[in-house]
Amino acid sequence: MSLKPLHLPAAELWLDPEFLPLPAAETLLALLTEVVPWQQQPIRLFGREVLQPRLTAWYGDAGATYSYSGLHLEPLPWLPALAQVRQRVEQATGCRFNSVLLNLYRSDQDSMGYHADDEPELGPEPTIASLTLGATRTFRLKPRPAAFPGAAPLPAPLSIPLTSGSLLVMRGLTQQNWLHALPKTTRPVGPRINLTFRRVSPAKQKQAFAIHQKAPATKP
Ligand SMILES: O=C(O)CCC(=O)C(=O)O
Ligand SMILES: [Fe+2]
Repeated sequence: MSLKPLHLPAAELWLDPEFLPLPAAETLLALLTEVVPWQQQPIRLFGREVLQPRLTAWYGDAGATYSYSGLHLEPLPWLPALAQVRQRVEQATGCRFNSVLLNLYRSDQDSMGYHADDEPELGPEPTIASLTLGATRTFRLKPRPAAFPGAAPLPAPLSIPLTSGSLLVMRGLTQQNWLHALPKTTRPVGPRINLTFRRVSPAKQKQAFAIHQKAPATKP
């Protein structure tokens, strides 16, 4: 299979539902569950310190630090299995990535609230490639009203079921014009690991650090 475009106004989205064959996705899920030093990070949300409703880890090239929600993450060195998938993702997208954020949603109660991946160190039109392993969860996108001034109605939200082995690519103006989330589910589901490959620009990190000291971006 290959990446196919999804139609969303003022955005650029691509999906390959069968990027990794299921057995490969299962093997990688089991390996990462076991070897990654998963952490539940505290974040500041509306002035209060709370724990993120999921576990995370940050891997990347040396120096690819990432700041969000008041956190400053130093990358762990690439695991061979992660370096291997990075290469496949780079081949499929034609983009280079120097880091990957891993999210582990332990159950239906783990989630990520609406946000945009618009941290300054990612640059103005970041390409973010998101690989799903394990349980199917619904990925939602909704328009940022400020991005569609005078539009009545606003473009419709979009829900995409992300199945094990699928690769979703967001690029261009997607982060500027849309928010995305991974809500809790009402039905019980098993664990899901999501890998979002990113390119952190070293030149923008200093500026990013200064901005985050003042007003941390939130990834709820
Ligand atoms: O788990 C997902 O599919 C979304 C993850 C996400 O949006 C992020 O890590 O910024
Ligand atoms: Fe995101």
